[in-house]
This record gives sequence, structure tokens and C-alpha cells, in this order.
Amino acid sequence: MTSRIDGSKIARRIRASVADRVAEAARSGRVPGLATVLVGDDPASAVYVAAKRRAVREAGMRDFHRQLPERATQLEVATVIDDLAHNPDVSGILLQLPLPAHLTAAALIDRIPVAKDVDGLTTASAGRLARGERGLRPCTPSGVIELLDAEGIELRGACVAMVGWGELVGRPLTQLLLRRGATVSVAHEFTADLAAVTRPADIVVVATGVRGLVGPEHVKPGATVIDAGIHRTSSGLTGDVRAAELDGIAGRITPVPGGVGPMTIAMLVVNTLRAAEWGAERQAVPA
Ligand SMILES: Nc1nc(=O)c2c([nH]1)NC[C@@H]1CN(c3ccc(C(=O)N[C@@H](CCC(=O)O)C(=O)O)cc3)C=[N+]21
Repeated sequence: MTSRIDGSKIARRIRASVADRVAEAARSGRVPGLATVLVGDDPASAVYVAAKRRAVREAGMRDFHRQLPERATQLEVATVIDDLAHNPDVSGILLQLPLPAHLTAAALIDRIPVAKDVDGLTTASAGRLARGERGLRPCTPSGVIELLDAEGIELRGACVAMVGWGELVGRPLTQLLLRRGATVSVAHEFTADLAAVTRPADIVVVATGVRGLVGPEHVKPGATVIDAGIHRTSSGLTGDVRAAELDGIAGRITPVPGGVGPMTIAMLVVNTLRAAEWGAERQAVPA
């Protein structure tokens, strides 16, 4: 029997507990706020940003949004970020990716102060994670850790195959897993014998952006499979894993939709609260 890990349910629980803490902070006049910055009108990005803003409002936080045209210049986007960086009502800033091709994402991300970096994507946050220092962690990786914890899956000593080494998921998640005591093998879409890496694993995490890359030939019977991929197809949303073919092989699997995606949003809400808590003491870096 393969059981489906209900990310939507776990995410709901996390968001409700944040809402309680926000209500408490609000009684002493401190309402956390998230600023989302969206450049251009990519339809998928618009859907994600709308979902993030809704989650923020539902948690009782303030929703600041800046919409810029597709043709916005590097300087225009930088000016908007600087303005939000200086606004004391803004606890966290999220620059939605991908940006239009004429913009340099890294330079813009790095204008976000580390204490407001709710996406955990600045050079400073990445460095803090690499060094094991306090800081805000990227949302999808911390969401995956929360999912595994909620399922009661032991990480210390576990054998994990991380498929994908991207900046958003694979790389930071590898570090979080190592820090929790897992043995992590990192592979990707060009790994010559992917099954040789993934078959011994107790937990297989896939985040490559390659639709259907992982199937039954890659998974040990009873293993946990976490699918961080998301693809919009004519027949709906699907991931990097051929989930249907894993039925009866995997012990547990995250569905797409309803698995990792909702956890990403829940952790953004968590990070916004954390940023607000530490932002209360300016300059401080969140845990
Ligand atoms: N600066 C930045 N930070 C991000 O965290 C970021 C980003 N840019 N760019 C795009 C990716 C993608 N991403 C998702 C968030 C939620 C779902 C999600 O909630 N998915 C639902 C389905 C929702 C739907 O698409 O209909 C689910 O899987 O159940 C998916 C994908 C965050 N991203």
C-alpha cells in the first residue's frame, strides 16, 4: 500500500498555528507584513503570488504588493525593493521568480535585507545556511523537512537521494538534510545511472524541473518519495515523478498538487512571522 502524504492538511495546520501567534503579536501592536514583488504578467507567477497573498491575509498579516510592468528596468525594480527594505511595516520581501530575461535576478535579490529575506535566497542567507548560522531558510526545502517531520520519518541516519541541485530546492535542502543527520547523495537529470543512486535510498526527493523523470525503476519498495516538481499540462498539474506508476511500490508519496506546493506557501507564512519577530529588534538576524 502506498499512502499519499497530505501536504495541504499539514500546511493548513501550520498556517493556523501561525495565525494564532500573529493574533497574539497584534495585541501588542505588531502586525507582520509581507511584500510580494511581481514583474510582468506570467500567468503561473500571477497564480502563485495570489496564493501567497491570500495565505498571508488569512494568517492575519498585512499584504503589501508591488506590480511592475514586464518592461521595468533593473533600477526601477531595485528602487521598489529599497523602498520596501526601509518600510518598517514590511517584515518580509519576496521577489517572485522568474524575472523577465533583461533583468539580473541575483543582484535584485541581494538588495533584500537578510532580516527580511523570507525566501531565503539572498547570498547572505545562503551563506548563513552553508555555515549553519541562524537565518531564514528557503521555503520549499523547509517545507519538505516539515512534511517529513509531520510524517514521523526519522532523518538521522536515513539514506536520502536528492535528485536536483537547484538553488531554490536541491542545494539548500541537501544542507538541511545533512544537518539533520541524513546521509545525502546528490544526483540530477544528467546522472548516468540515476537508479544506482536512488534505489538504495529510504527517501527520494525530486526537484529537477524534468517532468516524469523518476519512476518505479528508481525507487526501493517502501521508500518515501517527495516530488517538488510542478508542471502545468493540458491534463492538469503533474510533477517530476510518475506517481501513478509508483503505486504499490513507494511506501509514501507526495501528490502533485496537494503535496510540496502548499507547504512552500505555509513556510513563507512561517518565515514572515519569524522575520517580524526578529525585525522588532532591527538589524537582528532571524533564527
Ligand atoms: N521568489 C520565489 N519564491 C518561490 O517560492 C517561488 C518562486 N519565486 N517562483 C515559482 C516557484 C513555484 N512556487 C510554488 C508555490 C506554491 C505552489 C502550490 O501551492 N501548488 C499547489 C497547486 C497550485 C496551482 O498551481 O494550482 C499544489 O501543489 O498543490 C506551487 C509552486 C513557489 N515558487
